[in-house]
Amino acid sequence: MFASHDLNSSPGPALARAGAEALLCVRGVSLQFRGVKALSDVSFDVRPGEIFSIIGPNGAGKTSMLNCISGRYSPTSGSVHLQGREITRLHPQARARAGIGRTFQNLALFGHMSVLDNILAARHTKLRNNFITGGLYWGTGARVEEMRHREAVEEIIEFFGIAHVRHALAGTLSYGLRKRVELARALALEPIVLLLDEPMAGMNLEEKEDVARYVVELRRERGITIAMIEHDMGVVADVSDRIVVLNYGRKIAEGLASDVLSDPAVKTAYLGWEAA
Ligand SMILES: Nc1ncnc2c1ncn2[C@@H]1O[C@H](COP(=O)(O)OP(=O)(O)OP(=O)(O)O)[C@@H](O)[C@H]1O
Repeated sequence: MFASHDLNSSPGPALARAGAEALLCVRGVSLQFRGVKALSDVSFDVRPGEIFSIIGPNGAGKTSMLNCISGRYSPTSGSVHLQGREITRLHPQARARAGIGRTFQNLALFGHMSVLDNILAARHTKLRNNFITGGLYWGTGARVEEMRHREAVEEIIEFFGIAHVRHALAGTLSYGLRKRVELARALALEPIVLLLDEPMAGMNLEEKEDVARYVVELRRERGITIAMIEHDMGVVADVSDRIVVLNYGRKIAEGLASDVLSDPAVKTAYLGWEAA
């Protein structure tokens, strides 16, 4: 789909280093909303440093799965582990501190705040000198920490090429730029795993290429593991290492992107693609 098909040519340092052990481990996750079974006994592993895609038709349970990982929902049964630590029942903030970062299907920036303040606000959850401890901690330590955070934010702004809009109100930016700021904000929390919910939805080809490149660079340059929902199969094929396919809340396939995407059953029955 993209002009450049070598987006995924380098597996990145973390994947090369880590071998095949799981970083994020989803086991037997089910989720029920009254009468609706959104997820039924879904298990998969996301390995260190990989770009992992969750795909499937509308209503398959993809966002529900991301929400069970990020803590927005608690699974009815099953478990989620990050680096061997169970996080199934932790609140979203505690999961963010544990290393789960995420972006949303619909933009969730503070439109009336500047780009810089949006990113700093996210970073704030990492600050030790919050309102409660501030009185005890205020002084040289707090100033040094504040400087460290500002440096980290500047580096992120540089990484995403958004320095020219740093003081612009987020709500005034183009959709593509706002998506980049959203990624920057998620990165400010220094996640171990970044969950992306349709990061390229509503974008034209050029904007999609742009975001896809940042996703690949996040992994390659920062060693961040990515788990994302994406509907555009061209993007999925270009950037993913491995894929899980959901349908009616059940896992119907998991494996290397090339294998899963060429599986005739997946193509015909679940993605509406023409069989090979
Ligand atoms: N908060 C909720 N309350 C009730 N039912 C829900 C809720 N969230 C999701 N569902 C249902 O759970 C099922 C899975 O929905 P989910 O949004 O996870 O699918 P999806 O694969 O992300 O779909 P899409 O690609 O359209 O975003 C659907 O039948 C949906 O209607």
